Amino acid sequence: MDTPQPLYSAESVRELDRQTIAALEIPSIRLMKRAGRAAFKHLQAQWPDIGRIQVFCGGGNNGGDGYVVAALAAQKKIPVTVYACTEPDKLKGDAHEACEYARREGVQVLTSLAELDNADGNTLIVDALLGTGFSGALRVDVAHAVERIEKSPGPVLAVDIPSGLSADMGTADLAVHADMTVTFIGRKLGLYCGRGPALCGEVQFEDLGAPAQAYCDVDAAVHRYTAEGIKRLPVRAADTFKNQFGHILIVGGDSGFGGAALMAAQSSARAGAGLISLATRPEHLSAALTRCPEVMAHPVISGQELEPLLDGPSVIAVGPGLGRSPWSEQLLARAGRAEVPLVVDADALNILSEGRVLAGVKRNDWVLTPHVGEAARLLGCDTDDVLADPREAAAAVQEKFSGVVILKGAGTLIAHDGGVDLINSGNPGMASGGMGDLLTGIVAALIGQHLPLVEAARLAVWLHGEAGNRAAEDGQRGLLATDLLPWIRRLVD
Ligand SMILES: NC(=O)C1=CN([C@@H]2O[C@H](COP(=O)(O)OP(=O)(O)OC[C@H]3O[C@@H](n4cnc5c(N)ncnc54)[C@H](O)[C@@H]3O)[C@@H](O)[C@H]2O)[C@H](O)CC1
Ligand SMILES: [K+]
Repeated sequence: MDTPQPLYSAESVRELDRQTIAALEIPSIRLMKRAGRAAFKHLQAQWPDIGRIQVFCGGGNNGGDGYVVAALAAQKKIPVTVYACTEPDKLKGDAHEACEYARREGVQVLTSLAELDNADGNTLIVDALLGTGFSGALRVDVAHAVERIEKSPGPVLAVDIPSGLSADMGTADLAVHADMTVTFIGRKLGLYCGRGPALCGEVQFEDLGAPAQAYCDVDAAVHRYTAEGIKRLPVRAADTFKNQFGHILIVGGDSGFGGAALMAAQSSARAGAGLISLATRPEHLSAALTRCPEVMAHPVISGQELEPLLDGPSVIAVGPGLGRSPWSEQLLARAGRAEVPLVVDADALNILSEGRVLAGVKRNDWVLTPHVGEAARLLGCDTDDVLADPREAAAAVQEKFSGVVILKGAGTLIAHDGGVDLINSGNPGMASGGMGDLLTGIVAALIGQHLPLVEAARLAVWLHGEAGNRAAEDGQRGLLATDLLPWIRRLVD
């Protein structure tokens, strides 16, 4: 099983950099040359027949890496030109030395975009404008260089991180879209969350010989789980019976939202739960029986009627289509006090954020599954604040409510007492109604099958996203939540 990949902040990567140079007792220029060689190795492997290369170099060490790449290309007789966004004579330290190295190898260094030939489809662009030293809004000169790269029809390789992308948050306004990103020494958190996955293309990691001790000494911001690193359900023994696989109660489906609750029930069933009950408005019963006869549907018109249904289930998921009415609040108030693990989603989170129901309640045995807007309401902040630092937001919700928090996004974060995990999952086709309800049902089903909450959360996020990817093979537009159900079943084993 793969071990989770540590993801670092820009500052932590700089510390790794410092510790590597100290431990290896090498001058920093040697590390820069290792970076350049690593980037060039991937460039040659990915584009062995490229016609020519244009390297866009910034004024710092990211630019320095770019000059090393240019020198290596010249040595291999690949036509290469550098566009220097910062005048070479203004470069300092290693970057200056790398520029001189490139010039000694005969590389042409231009300082005006107007002098640079227009790239064609057989021109590879190397983006070495900005790396971990980028902060704030792009300066105009660099913005023009990024715009030029964005107009290039050929492939783009980003050195360390696509320029314009924040290494810490994955936020970006104008930024380079790369086909490949070669990142050094430490994987940056921003490559894997927010706009990172869309801007980076394929990420290649190179440790540049950093010693293992450096990774022990520097804390990771997040641990990224890939499919190979996520614990799966155990193989089922022959002599089993349905009660061993959990009895899930889904509570939700206010008037007009019956489908959400039913989809949560269906995804629980497809994720292997033994028994599924559904507590919902009476008007949804016939649909439930017709569409999913395996689900035991119960009409509830008040919290009082919900009470007797809370005893049997081993896991309760409250929120899909729950709505914000007094009925909704009564159901959450009762379900929230049940003494079995809970999954709390959608409007149940919004009711929780208003502070009237279950005020101040913290539980170790519940999983909250907010999207960015719901997380903002739970924290009493703006959505932009959550987007500005998703990791911090997920950790803050977990601090406030305990348990496990799944903050949904292109890079989904899972905050728990042991830290924050990240799982890249799904695709843009999944931005449609009902997808969150499916995830809620899967989480509940996996807890019901005796996975600890954090492992259930990791497997559910991966399973949900992978089912979405498989279902999207027929196209992302028009992807419906129920298209994922057969895939959930095929992938859960
Ligand atoms: N440990 C490693 O990962 C290694 C990293 N290397 C490379 O070094 C860069 C980091 O270099 P640094 O000089 O600290 O910063 P940058 O080159 O990323 O940027 C500084 C450069 O950018 C300008 N700048 C900053 N903000 C802006 C802005 N908003 N708009 C425009 N320009 C901006 C600033 O003025 C400087 O000129 C790392 O990414 C790697 O590529 C080592 O070479 C190998 C080990
Ligand atoms: K870059």
